[in-house]
Amino acid sequence: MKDPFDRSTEESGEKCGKVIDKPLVLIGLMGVGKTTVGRRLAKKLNLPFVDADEEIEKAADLKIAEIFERFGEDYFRDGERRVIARLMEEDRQVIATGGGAFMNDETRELILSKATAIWLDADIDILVNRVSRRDTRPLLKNGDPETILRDLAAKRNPVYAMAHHHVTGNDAPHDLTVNNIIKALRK
Ligand SMILES: Nc1ncnc2c1ncn2[C@@H]1O[C@H](COP(=O)(O)OP(=O)(O)O)[C@@H](O)[C@H]1O
Ligand SMILES: O=C(O)C1=C[C@@H](OP(=O)(O)O)[C@@H](O)[C@H](O)C1
Ligand SMILES: [Mg+2]
Repeated sequence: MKDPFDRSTEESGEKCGKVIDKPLVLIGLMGVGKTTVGRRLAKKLNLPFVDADEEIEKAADLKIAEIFERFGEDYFRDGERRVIARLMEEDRQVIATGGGAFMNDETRELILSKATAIWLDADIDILVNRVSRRDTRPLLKNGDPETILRDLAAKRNPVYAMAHHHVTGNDAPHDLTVNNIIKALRK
């Protein structure tokens, strides 16, 4: 039998359904590429793509930065937990989470039990370079982004390591990272 992952995009959703019967959830630090790589992974596997941050923005009718400013981080985290719980009800889709989602105990347990979690990773220098191009991330506004990202990595990496798969993206082209994720999923 042919490897289902090698089929054309058109066919692969059907065929991968046999292999991918749970949501694929991308986790990892800000700027690592969860949103952009996740979208391409979904396209390649012919699965729907959902960005949890976008869902939160739609639900609140506010940008992430505005939610943080007006209601605070705890309010955002609660909305994030509820949105991800809803997304876990769907079987086959690719979900990009915001970098802090997996740190919430309830959210993490839900993801680990209902989905396949993929930790997308990259060197901090690369992340600093990327996130400095946009200032939409509220957690990076109150200090030096490099220091903040290093502190977050120290706290979060041991937790991210609980994911089912660990893929290092670094500066690899998006499509190569997508292929590396698919390879990891096959194992
Ligand atoms: N090789 C690469 N892999 C992933 N993202 C990259 C890469 N090169 C540049 N980027 C850029 O990094 C930025 C952050 O990506 P994004 O998907 O928003 O990350 P996240 O959702 O993890 O915060 C985007 O502008 C993306 O295009
Ligand atoms: O790491 C975090 O705590 C956050 C990451 C962001 O998403 P990305 O990881 O997609 O940038 C967004 O959810 C929010 O700004 C908080
Ligand atoms: Mg994102």
